Amino acid sequence: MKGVASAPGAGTVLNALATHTGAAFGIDVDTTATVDLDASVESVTGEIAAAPDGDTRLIERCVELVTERFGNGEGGTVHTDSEVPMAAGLKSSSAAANATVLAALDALGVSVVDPTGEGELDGEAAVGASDEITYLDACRLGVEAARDVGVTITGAFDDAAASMVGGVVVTDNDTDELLARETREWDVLVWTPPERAYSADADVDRCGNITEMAELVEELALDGRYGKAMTVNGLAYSAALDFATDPAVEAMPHAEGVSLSGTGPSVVAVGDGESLAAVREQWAARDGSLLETTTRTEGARIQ
Ligand SMILES: Nc1ncnc2c1ncn2[C@@H]1O[C@H](COP(=O)(O)OP(=O)(O)O)[C@@H](O)[C@H]1O
Ligand SMILES: O=C(O)C1=C[C@@H](OP(=O)(O)O)[C@@H](O)[C@H](O)C1
Repeated sequence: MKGVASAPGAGTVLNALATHTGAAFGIDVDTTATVDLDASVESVTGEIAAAPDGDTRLIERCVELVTERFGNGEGGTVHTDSEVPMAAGLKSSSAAANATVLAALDALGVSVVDPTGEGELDGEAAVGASDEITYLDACRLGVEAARDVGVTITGAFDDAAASMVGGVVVTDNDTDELLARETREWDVLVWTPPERAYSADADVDRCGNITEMAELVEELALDGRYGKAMTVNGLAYSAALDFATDPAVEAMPHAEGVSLSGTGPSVVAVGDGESLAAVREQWAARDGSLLETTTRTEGARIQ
């Protein structure tokens, strides 16, 4: 019983560490998961391409949760292949979890419905059938797995939802509820410095000091002013988490929005391609790597 699915990474509009309300948008870089289930095996063994020593507990737990709920606790293997750099703030964990959950559901022949989450926003009841699940409920299984293995602070439903349903989302990470979803067609420029920052290691206490700024960012985001929201978020969280603000200041005259993504270290600018070319010229002088991509309106998909 084999299943294959892919899910995109995401960039931050509002980091949820201060208030547990977050906002993020899908970007056009993918993680693909392949799940092979075997009823004669009890445990799940994970493997991450290009990171043989990487931590596979998240993807293993995702498969376990799916086979416990929708199968008979089958074991097997899960393999991920990713374009999303790990622990760089671009939501590699959400992309890996979503792709894995969908691949495991695919392997079990469960149908997955409501790919944009609009049904839930319109107040339609979640599906009750035992062989059907919504994309957002599948996403919640991945968030449960992330909480179980400790790779997240709030559960990061904001990042997981952006990856699962695409577009720009605002979420409550305490109730795992989708508060808003819109689409934006932006070019996206990402600068990723050489270092890595695991979310689980972030200084959450310092983030508490910027609660009022996070509330302001939430107001802007719920008003659809995502670019401005992002820029304010970036200034506040860069200060709280001790990242330099120079890359954002360089981008501000050109970009529609620019922010530290998640708990860093990547910085993400959005806008039109021509304006971002000016940002690219400035950021090219920095150590690390540059990625040019776009926003993703379509989220995760079974292949
Ligand atoms: N391609 C992948 N396959 C399996 N697990 C992954 C993959 N990418 C990330 N992870 C998991 O997510 C963790 C990193 O999560 P986190 O620090 O939140 O980074 P990010 O901001 O990129 O999501 C890794 O330690 C690993 O457990
Ligand atoms: O673990 C968490 O609860 C979160 C981690 C952060 O993202 P990264 O994983 O990209 O650092 C942040 O953006 C998100 O709102 C909440």
